[in-house]
Amino acid sequence: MVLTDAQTRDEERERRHLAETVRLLSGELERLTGDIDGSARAIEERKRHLWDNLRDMDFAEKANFRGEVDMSVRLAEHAVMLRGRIERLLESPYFGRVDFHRRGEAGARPYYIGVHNFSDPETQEIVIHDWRAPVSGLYYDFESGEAFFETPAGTTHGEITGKRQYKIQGGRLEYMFDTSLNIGDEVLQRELGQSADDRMKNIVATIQREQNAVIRNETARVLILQGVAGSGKTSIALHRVAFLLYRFKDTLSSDNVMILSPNRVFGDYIADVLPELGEERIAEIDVDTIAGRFLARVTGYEAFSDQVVGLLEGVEDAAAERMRYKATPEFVARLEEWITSRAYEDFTPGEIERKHKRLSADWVADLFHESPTLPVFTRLDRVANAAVHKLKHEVLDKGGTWAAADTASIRKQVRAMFPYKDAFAIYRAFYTDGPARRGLFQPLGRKKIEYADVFPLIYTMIRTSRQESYGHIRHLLVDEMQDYTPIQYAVLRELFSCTMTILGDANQSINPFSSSSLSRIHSIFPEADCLELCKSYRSTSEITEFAQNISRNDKLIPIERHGPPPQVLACADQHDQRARILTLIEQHRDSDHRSLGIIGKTLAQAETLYHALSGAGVELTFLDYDSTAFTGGIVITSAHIAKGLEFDTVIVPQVDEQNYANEMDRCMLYIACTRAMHELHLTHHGQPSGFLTFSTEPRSHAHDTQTVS
Ligand SMILES: Nc1ncnc2c1ncn2[C@@H]1O[C@H](COP(=O)(O)OP(=O)(O)OP(=O)(O)O)[C@@H](O)[C@H]1O
Repeated sequence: MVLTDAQTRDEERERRHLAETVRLLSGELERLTGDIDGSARAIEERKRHLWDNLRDMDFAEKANFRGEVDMSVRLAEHAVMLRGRIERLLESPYFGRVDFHRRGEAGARPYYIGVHNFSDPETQEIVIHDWRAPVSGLYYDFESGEAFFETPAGTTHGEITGKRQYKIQGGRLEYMFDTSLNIGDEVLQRELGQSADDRMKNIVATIQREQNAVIRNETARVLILQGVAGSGKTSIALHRVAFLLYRFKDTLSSDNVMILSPNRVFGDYIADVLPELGEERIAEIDVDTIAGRFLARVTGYEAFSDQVVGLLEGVEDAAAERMRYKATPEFVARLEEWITSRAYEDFTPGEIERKHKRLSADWVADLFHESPTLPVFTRLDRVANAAVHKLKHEVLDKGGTWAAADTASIRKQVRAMFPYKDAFAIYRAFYTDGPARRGLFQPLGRKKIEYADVFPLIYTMIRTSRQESYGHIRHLLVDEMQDYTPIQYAVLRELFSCTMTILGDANQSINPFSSSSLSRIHSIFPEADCLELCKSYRSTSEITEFAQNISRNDKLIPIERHGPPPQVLACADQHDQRARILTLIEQHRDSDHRSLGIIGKTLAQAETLYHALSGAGVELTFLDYDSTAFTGGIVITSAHIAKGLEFDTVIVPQVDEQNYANEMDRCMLYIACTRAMHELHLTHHGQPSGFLTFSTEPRSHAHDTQTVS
């Protein structure tokens, strides 16, 4: 590209500005390093002094001394955190600049935007603005011309006279673009065209306007985000957490944000994003962990992953019916009614008697009905405690004795007034109550319940006795929202009384019998703000179009980025299929791409192929439900585990008509294909799956696919 004189001068100015910023940052790095070394020495000396003089010091002196050491440690830790930020900034001080002419000021001023704030230590002038600062909203939300941003003090109006994007790596300017549009296409295209790193990376430099609206929504108590595959939902949710941590730093810290994630591999996959943005990682939880907390001592239960495995092997109509029934809002309403009415209908107050002292049935009834909002077993405990207290004092006042057996007897008498021993008994009785529900509770053995009963039982436990909640959590992220049923949301509501961001994609549901649509989730959280992301960024247009033919979403807008058309390889037999996969792996090794995902329908299929491929000398990692870490390179796993992940190249084996036949298989195939960023290959022997018929039709503009035999 030939630069004009003005452009050359401009670039010169930018290089000088960068050099000056790097100089300031380096100075700050040196100062902080000096401070940290000094603090470390001082702490060491103080500790030594404490040990040497321990005997001569009194308690107060020691406490004072320890307090001082603790304080120095905290200051040093803070300096280490600041140094980390400066180091990150030195790598890439800023990625954007917006020139803004505030109304009432003489001219425009440049605002450089990076991952953190940085001020000149001497002048205190802000040299780099944090991407989350109010003024940085200009960069994401406006083209050139009239613009404004909100601050706690009010709205600032003015005009954007220029916008520029930079790619700076290792402190060196690699390229820059002027753009009047919202985060220019060139930079976005370059970013999207890159190979996938081992883990998810931040997208702070290229956040799009509609994504920014999700990130910066401060007012929603519950925000529901429906986004098509690859629309950046997960990335956006993590940037939103970083934003909320910045915006509400006095009340919110990473310790009180939690993510409900589909599995631990996913947790590891996203683990770097917040640290890259200068925030601590957040705690993760999954549905099986919640189940374990409540049910470990109550009953055995089927895990979510076991349910998925079972569903993929084939499901009986009766089991499907049970799942469907327990996935409706009506089920939550009926169960709630059942639980509430037990206290009214089944509690029979009776007289309590011990050691010739009595409490009347009326006394019991009054006390029981005094606290109608408390869970029923808590009310029974209250009655028992009050009865023990009253009778014990009467007996002791008369000079008698009172033993543990007397207390136990009273508890037993009170419990006998209610026919259910525990929440599990109440839950079981729900199904024997009327003919309509008979047969809808089918345990998997003497002491194991189906996954579909896990959350209804937990709900019954929460509503019938006091349970510890996650009270310290102030914000909950729920990923893969479509996989949770109304009863699971009811449990989440009970356990987390905090603000929430709930995100997912109705097209990527795992269980066709119990997935939740956006409107259903909205009806559970009527107060929620609902936002939608329709643009898909992950895959090339060819891959997105291919996946659209498997499961169409008319709202999806593919990003204009091109690559080779997906290939459907017809193989002669199983042996040939493996040989073709080995050839594809070879081709991948010789390409510029880094990550390769081989995604089977089931884990068992993936495992068989894993053994065959590793037997043939391929180095690859098999991810199953016990895996905790995401690795780069070649990965083999199932579609369920690959959810949320992405790879440069994806191979989907065994796409034949038997293996991919029903609706659930369609979902798995869609999920597998949408994991691919740049290349997608499918292999089969025998007839291809009916979901691929479009690819065998004559080539048309609409589906750019290569069928190779
Ligand atoms: N504004 C953006 N700038 C650069 N890359 C982006 C942007 N938005 C999304 N991406 C990229 O698109 C890919 C998909 O993002 P992400 O995994 O967050 O999407 P998702 O909606 O959660 O996907 P899925 O539901 O299919 O798992 C990632 O590689 C992400 O970096």
